[in-house]
Amino acid sequence: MNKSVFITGATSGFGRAAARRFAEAGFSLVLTGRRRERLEALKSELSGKVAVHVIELDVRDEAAVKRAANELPDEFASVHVLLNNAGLALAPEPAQDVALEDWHTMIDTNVKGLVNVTHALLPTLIKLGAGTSIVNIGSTAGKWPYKGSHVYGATKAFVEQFSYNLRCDLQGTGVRVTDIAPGMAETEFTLVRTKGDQAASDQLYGNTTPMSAEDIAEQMFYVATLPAHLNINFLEIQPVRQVWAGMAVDRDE
Ligand SMILES: NC(=O)C1=CN([C@@H]2O[C@H](COP(=O)(O)OP(=O)(O)OC[C@H]3O[C@@H](n4cnc5c(N)ncnc54)[C@H](OP(=O)(O)O)[C@@H]3O)[C@@H](O)[C@H]2O)C=CC1
Ligand SMILES: O=CCS(=O)(=O)O
Repeated sequence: MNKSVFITGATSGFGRAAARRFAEAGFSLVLTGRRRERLEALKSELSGKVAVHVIELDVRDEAAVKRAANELPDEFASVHVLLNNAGLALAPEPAQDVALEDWHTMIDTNVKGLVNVTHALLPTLIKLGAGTSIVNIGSTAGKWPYKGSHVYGATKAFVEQFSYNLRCDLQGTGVRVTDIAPGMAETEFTLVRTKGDQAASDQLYGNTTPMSAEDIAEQMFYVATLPAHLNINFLEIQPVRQVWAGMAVDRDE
């Protein structure tokens, strides 16, 4: 049976680029996301190369996630790689100005959604054993604080620690776990974060050299296709032109 990769958030950015990268290597694709028309477009693009199964799926919907995992057609049931990529940041303003609903959406998607999908696919990965991989997409925001990151960064800190803790429990099963923590990459991420402000997105990525979705897809593919005895625990990657900011000091006028 052909190896398949199960990708959450395949309709845009890293997830879509990963679909293309894994297709190049002959993996069967299980592509998921909420926007069906984008899933169908990607399927049309790639199904000449590899088998493609699309599932309109909101990772926050626990029952739907379970169904998606349990009802994979035979051709796609051999999930060797789970790419837990679906996620978002919202509300770049200071914590004290943010609507609680936006915090809940980030937690429900980046934490609970990722946990839902992991829980649903763990039995399959364990059954297949050595050489299988869970690749979780964290962020530099999970380690490095900055203004406006509040709950987003905290959800990505969860992803890092959950990845390490999974490694401990999965010892002996052969299943690998990696947290990839990217810095600034140009995708629809900022458009989503600013609720559609294209100018803000263009400004953030303008006059510099951000990473591309393809840069991150290449890292996803790399960690998931290493020899079966190797596990990259954490892979932090940034554009050369991005570094940490200094400490901020509050001063009297
Ligand atoms: N771009 C960046 O600078 C960085 C991004 N990241 C992380 O990378 C991951 C991918 O983001 P990126 O590609 O940049 O952004 P995009 O906005 O381009 O893609 C996000 C993807 O997540 C999916 N998604 C969001 N919410 C849900 C949901 N509830 N259920 C299912 N799918 C969902 C979207 O699909 P749909 O809307 O169709 O459901 C979309 O395919 C995210 O986890 C993000 O936090 C980490 C570090 C840096
Ligand atoms: O996760 C995304 C990178 S950043 O916007 O927090 O720097």
